[in-house]
Amino acid sequence: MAESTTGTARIAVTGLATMGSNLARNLARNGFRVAVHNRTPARTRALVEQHGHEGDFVPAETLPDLVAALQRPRQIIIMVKAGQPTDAVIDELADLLEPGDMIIDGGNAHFADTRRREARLRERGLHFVGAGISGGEEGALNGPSIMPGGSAESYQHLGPVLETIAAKVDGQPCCVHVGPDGAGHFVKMVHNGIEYADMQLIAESYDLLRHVGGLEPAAIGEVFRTWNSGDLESYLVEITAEVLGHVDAATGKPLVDVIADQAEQKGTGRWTVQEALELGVPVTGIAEAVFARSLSANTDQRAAVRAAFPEAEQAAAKAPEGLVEDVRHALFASKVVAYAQGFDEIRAASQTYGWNIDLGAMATIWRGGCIIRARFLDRIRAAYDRDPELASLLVDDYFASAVEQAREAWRRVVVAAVRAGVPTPGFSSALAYYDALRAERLPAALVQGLRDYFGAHTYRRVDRDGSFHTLWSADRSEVSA
Ligand SMILES: NC(=O)C1=CN([C@@H]2O[C@H](COP(=O)(O)OP(=O)(O)OC[C@H]3O[C@@H](n4cnc5c(N)ncnc54)[C@H](OP(=O)(O)O)[C@@H]3O)[C@@H](O)[C@H]2O)C=CC1
Ligand SMILES: O=C(CO)[C@H](O)[C@H](O)COP(=O)(O)O
Repeated sequence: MAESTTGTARIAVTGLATMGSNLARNLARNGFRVAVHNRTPARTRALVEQHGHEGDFVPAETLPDLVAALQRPRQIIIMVKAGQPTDAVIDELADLLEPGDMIIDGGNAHFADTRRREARLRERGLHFVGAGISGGEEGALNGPSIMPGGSAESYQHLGPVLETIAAKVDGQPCCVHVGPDGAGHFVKMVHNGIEYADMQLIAESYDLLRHVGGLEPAAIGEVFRTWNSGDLESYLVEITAEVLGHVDAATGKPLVDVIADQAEQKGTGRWTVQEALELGVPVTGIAEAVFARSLSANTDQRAAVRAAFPEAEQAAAKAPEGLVEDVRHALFASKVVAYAQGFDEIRAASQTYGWNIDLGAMATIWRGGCIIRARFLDRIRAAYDRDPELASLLVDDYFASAVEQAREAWRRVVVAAVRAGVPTPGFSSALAYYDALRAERLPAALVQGLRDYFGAHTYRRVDRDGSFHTLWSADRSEVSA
């Protein structure tokens, strides 16, 4: 590093793979002098050689050089693999920094790790910000959605930089201080969980239109293109049209027919479900999406069961009239359920951890830059602005009326799928969730009776306070418990 650049960089990025290099370029393009470092220095050199003209980069071969390049208080963004690599980089940096300096982890860290790291670094006088960053390669370069946690004090210093490089919608940055310690990474985790649910619902729509409706991938791509100009307008619907319309150069077949049907996952969807189980929040749409990926990857089990049941119902099924429009309604209603469940999980975590998260603000910063950006996030923001204590998104006037209008079509789609043997766990579970929440009485009463029978677990009554037990193996009289 040249002597003249010592202590001059505004911010640093270490970890220059897909996300880190594009984030560094975004910072540089926005006028920040940015110090850059990667464990393997060839990446640092490649970044500066290929993109040095885009802004003011200070390359560093080592972490001590990176730290030396920065103005005080120092701000260093880590964009390396989540888990142990992130801990290794934090440990090395912490020994090089001074009280008041700040480490920002922009990777997909588990929020519990972020809470642990924040507490440990706070003891040393260092700020630690776990910042969820969404938008993939393109978003990191041109404006991601950023979900920073950490202290309010850290946001005062860091916020203006992050808000500058974030995506903008209606002039507002897609970045806001989410809440203390792990709040930012929690919200990013739920964002990814919703991303899983959204993609599963899109995939089910495609499957129905293909195997019940008889449409070819390119035609289904056109259907999605049309849908992208209405209530369903979103990045994922837009790129579905692109993927379905793409033809494989090697075979001349639709690309979707030559991609192996085994969905992979890095873990954020699974974490969302695990945390929802801990919090007692039913995120059935996200859970079905995670399980659908796991099922698709179990190729041996799939082959065995397919061999045992070779006859195909779908050949006998007839395309119901109006299927395309029905699927559009079912997709919209099921999406509303998935988002409602995700927001419920954020609210529950906010209460449990004392984060005080503004749900409307989360919808606001997801409107641009991120993978789940969608027109209807404006509606979600408006719903939580009207009533921050909303019992569920489903009861907001706009969503209640949209789901009401979609309801019959939604049921027809699930019936058609069941008849044709097309698996639609996302649509079916979303409809079951909606029906369960609306039910006057749930069969949970019988579950309680059974628990009392085999384990004397007691039950409450609808007509009296207290807990009760029936003496099942004696005279079956009831006693207060
Ligand atoms: N890709 C995406 O679309 C998104 C990714 N993220 C998250 O952002 C982070 C970065 O993602 P991405 O750019 O895809 O890169 P990867 O997750 O593939 O990580 C590669 C980077 O990590 C560095 N690294 C790995 N192990 C170590 C270690 N022990 N010590 C130091 N550095 C190490 C690599 O250095 P080297 O070159 O030396 O191997 C390289 O810079 C991850 O946490 C990811 O989950 C978040 C949103 C979207
Ligand atoms: O964070 C992201 C977008 O917001 C990543 O794209 C996400 O990690 C993809 O997850 P998976 O590989 O599990 O589908």
